Amino acid sequence: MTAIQVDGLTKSYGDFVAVGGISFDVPRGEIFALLGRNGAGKTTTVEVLAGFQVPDEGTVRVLGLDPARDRAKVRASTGIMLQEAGFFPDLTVAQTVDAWRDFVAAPRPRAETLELTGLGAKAGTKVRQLSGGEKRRLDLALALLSRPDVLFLDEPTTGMDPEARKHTWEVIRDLAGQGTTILLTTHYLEEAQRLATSMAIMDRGLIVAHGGMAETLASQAGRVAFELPTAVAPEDLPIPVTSVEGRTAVCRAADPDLAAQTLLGWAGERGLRLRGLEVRTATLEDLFLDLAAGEKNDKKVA
Ligand SMILES: Nc1ncnc2c1ncn2[C@@H]1O[C@H](COP(=O)(O)OP(=O)(O)OP(=O)(O)O)[C@@H](O)[C@H]1O
Repeated sequence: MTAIQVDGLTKSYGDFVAVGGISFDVPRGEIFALLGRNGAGKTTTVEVLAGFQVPDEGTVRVLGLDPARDRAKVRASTGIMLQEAGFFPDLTVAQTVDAWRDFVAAPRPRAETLELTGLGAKAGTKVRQLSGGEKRRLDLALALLSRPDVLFLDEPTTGMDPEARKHTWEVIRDLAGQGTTILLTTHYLEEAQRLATSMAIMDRGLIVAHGGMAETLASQAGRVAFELPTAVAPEDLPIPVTSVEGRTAVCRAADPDLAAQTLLGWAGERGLRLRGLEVRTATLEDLFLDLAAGEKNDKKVA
């Protein structure tokens, strides 16, 4: 069953079109990444889904409900973590959680919530004394209090150190494993690639790439990189070189394993060593860079 449906969503601020008619679906229990540069329209989309904003055009449904009309029902089954948390700085972590628990029917116990988000040792710490990453964890803790069926996470790991980030990824994965549907926005492409089963990339209010994470990346050119041996020019190589960065030659190829085999065979016949050889399938970062490069070329053509 579809947990989140967005169909032709448009949202403007005055004359400025922040979201220009986007559509996507998220099935139940999936992690969906909404990606894009600053100002692409991600937060606006999340705010409409959470019922904070009303669409100008198009429809959105969360668990089959209209978040603007059925706000109370949608709120009861969703959790949201926005970019800017509004905490009371003089309350402790425990007091903050307790204050929020009062607003939630059948809330998760405080100790369980703090344990889940790695804040167990910080229960007595005042919010003003928390680090940026710890504040994000507290935000996540509050979003999880209602055991939501749908979770909106707007840049959930910003400011977290690598260990805290990995811990949060585990929490997110576990929640999805238990059936929670998660819509995630992030600027950490590795995070999106690791967590999400499907994604959409937005640019200036429009979706410019959309699909299953594995399928989308598999359809992109992979990458073979190596140090160009001395006295070898890029045009001598048996596969086309996409770019040369310093002495590193980069070849983008639909089948990077095959390209590497061709290259190694060629080098072997000539007794050449290919130092620093790196062969990999496409990453989300490659996809982003390709989209940006495509845009630059379009501008040149126009
Ligand atoms: N209340 C508002 N009034 C006017 N313009 C707004 C308002 N909120 C957002 N915008 C503009 O709409 C555009 C989309 O903003 P939005 O916050 O949705 O982007 P985003 O993709 O979440 O960006 P970021 O990655 O920086 O968080 C931006 O250009 C922003 O300046």
